[in-house]
Amino acid sequence: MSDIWQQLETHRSQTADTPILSLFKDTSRFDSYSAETDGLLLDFSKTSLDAMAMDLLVRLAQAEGLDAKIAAMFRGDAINSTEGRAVLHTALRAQADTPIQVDGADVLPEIRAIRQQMQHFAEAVRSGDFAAVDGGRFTDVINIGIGGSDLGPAMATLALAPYHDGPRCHFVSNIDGAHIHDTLAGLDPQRTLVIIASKTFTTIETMTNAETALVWLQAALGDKAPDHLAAVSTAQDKTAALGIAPERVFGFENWVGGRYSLWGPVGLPILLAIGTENFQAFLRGADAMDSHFQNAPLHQNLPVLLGLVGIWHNNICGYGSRAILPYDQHLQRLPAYLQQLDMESNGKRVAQDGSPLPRASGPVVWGEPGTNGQHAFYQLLHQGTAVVPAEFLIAAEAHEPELQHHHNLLKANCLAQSEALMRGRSLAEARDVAAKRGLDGAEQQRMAAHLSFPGNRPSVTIAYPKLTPFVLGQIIALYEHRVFTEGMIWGLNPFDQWGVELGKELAVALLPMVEGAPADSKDGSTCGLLSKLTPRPATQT
Ligand SMILES: O=P(O)(O)OC[C@H]1O[C@](O)(CO)[C@@H](O)[C@@H]1O
Repeated sequence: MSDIWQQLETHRSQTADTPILSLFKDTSRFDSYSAETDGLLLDFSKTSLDAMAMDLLVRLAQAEGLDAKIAAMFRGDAINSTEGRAVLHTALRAQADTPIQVDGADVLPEIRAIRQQMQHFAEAVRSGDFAAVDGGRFTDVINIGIGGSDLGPAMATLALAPYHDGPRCHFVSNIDGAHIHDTLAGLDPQRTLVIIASKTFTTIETMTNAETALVWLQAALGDKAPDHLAAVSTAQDKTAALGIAPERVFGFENWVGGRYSLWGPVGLPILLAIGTENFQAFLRGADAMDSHFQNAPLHQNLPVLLGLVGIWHNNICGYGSRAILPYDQHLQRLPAYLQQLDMESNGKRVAQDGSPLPRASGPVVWGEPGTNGQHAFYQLLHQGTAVVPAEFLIAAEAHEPELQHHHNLLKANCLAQSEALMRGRSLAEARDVAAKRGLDGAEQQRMAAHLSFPGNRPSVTIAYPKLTPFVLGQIIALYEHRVFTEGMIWGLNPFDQWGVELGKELAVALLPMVEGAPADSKDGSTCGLLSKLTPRPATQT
């Protein structure tokens, strides 16, 4: 294994000066360095990968036993070793009836029963059969949750806005009172259904926001307030304490991680927004990607290829972040969603056995939709000192046929950006530009340095026919399995998140100090900030 890493590094050092553009002398490069499944295309030809690098990367995946690890996940093995759990978000969208066993029992019947319960409830809310306390229809739904209990449904509900024919959906996540205050201010409690979504039902943000929402409902509905509540949780004992009727509690098991949970009950807002048929198409899209991930050979396997591109850029080229750039306004929350999916999964520094990782793991993930990002941070992408591999997403067809000109401009901009990143502009070309601006001599020379672009900056493009529910399912599953591929090659556990615990514990301990208790156990900075934020006598140790 270390031998393959070594060979990759040597190969990179020998080829680092080869311009990506020059690789297109091979006229079949686009065909050789792209792959497609069910109409979804991954183009990775605008990277420095060549045949030798691809061969080594595929061998690396094989040497890490990726095929066997994929099979173990889908089979329901307890691969989340630090929490002793299976990882079966894929079972939530499985279309086949092949049993999936956890602790000797097939989980599919339970998954399907709960999906039935969700669909029945969602359709009843959408039709008005499940009515508000006054007998009227629910016009608005607030989902209260955070992290995986917020980002997935919030992202997907926006992404599928053209299919939205159910009640309006609002998402409250932040503990900052401004979030729930501003959301409630625009709503009528008589017309509003509140979903409390928390896998554990202990998360302080969600529980605090839920209590505030309950008080708001009680002011209008009195003791009937719980009739406007539903819950999504694995902790069904705790939901009863809030008075939520069991038929409006949607459970799931601990083998679904929070950031992988939008395919089941956490996806209830999506189902309420777009209805059963569209939600099922969303699941089918993800299931189609699951089958592809399990069955396609590694060198034609989209999630594996996307993962290997990530390994190449991160570990071999040393690029420590990646930008997610959807040229699709409906995917405006995809970068935020992928931040949790990727960074909470692969932001680890030890291997499964606890030993330090020998090389860099998850990169920093960030981004914004195009073309907005072009007018914000693309300056750095093109001319900054850091190289940031870009990941573009673009649809062949938009949902606004009457605005075709907009979509043509969007596509032209997307293609222009990946071309500009790769091609750059040489000093000689920049001098010509300066000359055309009427500059000569030293001034032409000086400005050419500013007007030139280094180029040779890599990108991948994910192209799809149209952002339908099926395609959204494919895209999210593609990224889930990319994160898995990378995590397995790094040898870490992508399914735990111990790194979020310490801050939570310290916040609990700090609350009394924020409320005035002595802060004598704290460092000087914390004491100073406490007395600035909450004026009070604070003693420093
Ligand atoms: O659904 P819960 O249990 O409220 O957790 C919310 C989020 O908090 C985290 O545990 C991190 O703080 C995420 O992994 C999770 O998605």
